[in-house]
Amino acid sequence: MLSFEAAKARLETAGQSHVLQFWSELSAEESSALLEEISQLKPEDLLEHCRAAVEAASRHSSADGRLDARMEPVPPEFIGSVRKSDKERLKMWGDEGLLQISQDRVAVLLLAGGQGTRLGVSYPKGMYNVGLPSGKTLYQIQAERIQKVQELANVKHGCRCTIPWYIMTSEFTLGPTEKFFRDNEYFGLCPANVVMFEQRMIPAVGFDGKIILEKKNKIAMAPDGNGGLYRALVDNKILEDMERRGVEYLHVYCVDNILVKMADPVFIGFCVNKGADCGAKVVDKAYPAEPVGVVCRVDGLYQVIEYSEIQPETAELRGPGGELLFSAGNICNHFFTRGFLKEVAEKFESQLKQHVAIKKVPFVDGEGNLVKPTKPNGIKMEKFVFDVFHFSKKFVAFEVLREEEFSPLKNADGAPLDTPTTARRSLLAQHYRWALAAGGNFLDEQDKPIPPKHSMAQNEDPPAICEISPLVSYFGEGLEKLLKQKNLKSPFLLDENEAKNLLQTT
Ligand SMILES: CC(=O)N[C@H]1[C@@H](OP(=O)(O)OP(=O)(O)OC[C@H]2O[C@@H](n3ccc(=O)[nH]c3=O)[C@H](O)[C@@H]2O)O[C@H](CO)[C@@H](O)[C@@H]1O
Repeated sequence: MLSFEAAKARLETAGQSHVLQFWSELSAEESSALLEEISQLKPEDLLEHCRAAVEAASRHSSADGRLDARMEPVPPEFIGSVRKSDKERLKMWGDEGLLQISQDRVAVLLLAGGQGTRLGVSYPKGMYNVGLPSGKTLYQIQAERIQKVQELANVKHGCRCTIPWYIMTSEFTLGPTEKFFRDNEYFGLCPANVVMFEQRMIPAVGFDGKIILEKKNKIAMAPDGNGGLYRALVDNKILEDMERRGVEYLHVYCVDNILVKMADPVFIGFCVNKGADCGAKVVDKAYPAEPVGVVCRVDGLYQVIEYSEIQPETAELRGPGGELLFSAGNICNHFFTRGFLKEVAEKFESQLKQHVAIKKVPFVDGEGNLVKPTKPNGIKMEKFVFDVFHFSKKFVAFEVLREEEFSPLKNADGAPLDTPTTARRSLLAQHYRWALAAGGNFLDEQDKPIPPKHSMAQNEDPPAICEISPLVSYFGEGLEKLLKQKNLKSPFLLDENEAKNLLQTT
């Protein structure tokens, strides 16, 4: 471990000597934790990080860095679309995706290093249970979707394929995520195919360029953003692991979308068919201020402009038909070839833009008292996963249906949108639609028929409660043989056992 003298010299070089101001008050254990933290920071990187943070923060409040004037929408002919494509085409893409999956060429990569501050839970978001009848957490739903899509490829191609699941965590989420998976026996997946790795943490910096101390012996650190992925892939030799397994295509996604289609064969097949090295799923933005990034072009190159960085006037611009001009909402579902990821990690990572967030960061004052600031006092720097799009040689966007694919969990109940209630409702509404389409009839608790409702408003609960396990159906397939002309008593939970029972009564 670093000695006190070496740590002192390191911090002096970086202009951060104040980090040791409470040294004489620390216990042996506390001081070694601080030395350990300092040993992770290279003085030249630290100096540059603090300088860049202050500079970026001053630019943040000025209009200079804004890209609004240079933004153009993605031309419609560059967007594939579920809505505008016929059944044959969708089937062709889906078949291509399943073929790639069957040959072990597809993996999924979950970005799960975020802190879930808006949701207000102290544990990783993937462990959240939104209150479905089954009580499943987001992680369990995702694990079961992986199993099911593997099974679909196995049945179609007579193989035993694997979709490895890479999970990027951070110092905040690694321990609890690992424990949760172990305690739940990896939800039936083989542990060797669930690869967790950790992204880096970087210090929060005050407006004076000094690192913030959150305890007398602890620097306020935060994960380096979901664009920290590219460094983490190298740090943890993940690209080598992918190469060893023969993985060529990655579906990268964020943890909180309850409707996420893991390794979606249609999306994978679309991207492979177009020869893309990089792709993004988008949905039509619901309203101008919706907190989603927009996929667009800036100076002819594809890019996402994050919702926190677009001007309201730009977000509100409309086209000739009254539609939003910048309507391609990013749902944080990306496609990358392994070759593209390797190129980015080796050549472009250092060029990724640093985004600035000005935050209230709790700190210890000169007397060592913990202060919870009422005004923002700290600069956090983050890289974004989508900032690699403009290095792509062939980028594609793929528009999907919001009600089938996007319902994120961002806020605690009480907020108007993106809460546990809205996530639960979206999933149950989807499963209700699938059951109706398969020919099921719902009954209430007194065995009276519940009249079917074929169209529902977004904030409307379905008239019957129906949850379908991903182990039974991935995107609504295979339900007719189970549900056609069956009376289903609400609340109806279709898990593997119920599916067996229903088959026997056919
Ligand atoms: C930068 C980014 O992608 N922004 C997208 C993200 O916004 P949003 O602001 O919602 O992004 P979050 O903070 O939820 O992070 C997205 C994902 O990245 C992970 N994460 C975050 C920070 C970090 O250091 N490490 C890490 O792994 C989170 O755990 C989460 O799975 O989702 C929206 C859709 O829901 C999109 O419209 C936004 O364009």
